[in-house]
Amino acid sequence: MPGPAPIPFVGELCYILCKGLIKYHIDLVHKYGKIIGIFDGKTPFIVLSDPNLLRNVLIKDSNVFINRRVLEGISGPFEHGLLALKDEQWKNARSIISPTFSTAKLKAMYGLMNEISDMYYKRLLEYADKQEIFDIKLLNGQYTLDIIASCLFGIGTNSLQHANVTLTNHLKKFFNRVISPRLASYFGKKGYSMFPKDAIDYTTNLVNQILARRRQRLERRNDFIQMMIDHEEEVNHEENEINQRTDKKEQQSQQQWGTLKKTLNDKEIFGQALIFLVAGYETTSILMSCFFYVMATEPVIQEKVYEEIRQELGDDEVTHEKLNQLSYLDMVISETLRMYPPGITFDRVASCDYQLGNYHIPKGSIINVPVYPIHHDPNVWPDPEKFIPERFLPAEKAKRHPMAYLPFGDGPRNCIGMRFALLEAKLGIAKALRVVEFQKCEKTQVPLQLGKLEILNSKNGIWVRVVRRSQ
Ligand code: HEM
Repeated sequence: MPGPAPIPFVGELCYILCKGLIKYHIDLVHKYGKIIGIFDGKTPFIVLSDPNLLRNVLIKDSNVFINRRVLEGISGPFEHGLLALKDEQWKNARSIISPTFSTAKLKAMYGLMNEISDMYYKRLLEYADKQEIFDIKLLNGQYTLDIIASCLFGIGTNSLQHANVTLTNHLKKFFNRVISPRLASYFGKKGYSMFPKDAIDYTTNLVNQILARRRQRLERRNDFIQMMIDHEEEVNHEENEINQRTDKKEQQSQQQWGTLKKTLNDKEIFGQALIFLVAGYETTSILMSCFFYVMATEPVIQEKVYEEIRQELGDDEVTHEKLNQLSYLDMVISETLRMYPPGITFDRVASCDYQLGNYHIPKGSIINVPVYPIHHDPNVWPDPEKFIPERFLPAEKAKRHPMAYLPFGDGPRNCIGMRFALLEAKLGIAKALRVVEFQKCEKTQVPLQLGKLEILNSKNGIWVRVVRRSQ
């Protein structure tokens, strides 16, 4: 398999640290092609961008490639989270959690998101009135943190209004420590916790109190915690009914065979909520920030998005249904995710020996997907550095291989929060563009300078100016 010669001890890490992961992946793919063999210590590590082989790994043979590697060794509440779970435990947890992100449940959460999006656009109007330039990433971070805390943890951070600073700081500590999953994993394996005890204790207590209040029916909200409790009650109710109908012998045989868990315990619910925070807070904030960067630097596209929003929404309430009608906005968001994919890489691990195209790869090999070069391949995306939303017209999409566009991964282990993320981003964007216009300012960097981490980031923030729209 083509690839660079192994480097003893440090492997490729020194190149990644020097160049940053995006540049490292671009150089590798440019030099060696779509299937590249590297060693990570003694483990074969394959950087794969061939679309047909990717389809085999992610979809057709997904039962072989069920686990990912990145968060191995991580302990504490994170070990119960979807990102780190493996094999049957992952399948089980994913099947319990998936319904939480169904259209019906997202609609139920919409009210909570809507309240926060109102605070968001009001903050933008404050910047417009003060004529202040600002880093939109900080504001978007507050918006996505408030939404995740409210819809998934069941708690109000209100960071957009600078309330509950203690909680906001504790939640941010979790995220800041996992910005480099490789380092987190390294320290985890050595027995060190990457997560400060005070933040774990504070948030565990808080979520436990919420769980207790909900179980005693002292409060109810349309959030993830509530959905898990409702699910638990439904399962208990069903099991009681079955137990009443069947005799003892039959119950014993069902218990013997029914090994799959049907509910999550409190620790697992907390672990999932934390993973949602880690996986969903920064990624969605980056998507929105890059989107507004495009608005500020491509005024013609901004006007088209604005026109569609005015035409479809006018001054009416922004409903879930109306957001679904904004087709040009959808294309601009898709093109933003192509040019600036927040998750620039993801992995799968081979659970047995496997034939990958012409190559036999041993059990334990890691398949690494370099999303950024896939999204910027000039043979698939002509003029890849140009922002062209029309690439996502249905007829254009139909011409492309489905593996040419992977902002949320693919297959059964894809991003569970995709629709949640797109909904919160579209809601915030629609409300913002209705009232303000985004403009470049003296601190806007064109082109965007990207950071070196495993999650796409801008080096120096995304600075913009906003101006009130006249009604
Ligand atoms: C624009 C925003 C987001 C992007 C670009 C993104 C991207 C990704 C990617 C690339 C993966 C790996 C997929 C794979 O391995 O095939 C992933 C997994 C995951 N994401 Fe997201 N994500 C976003 C938002 C969210 C949100 C808001 C949540 C939670 C509410 C979330 C929760 C997760 C979880 C739990 C996984 C692991 C799924 C599993 O292993 O079963 N993500 N995401």
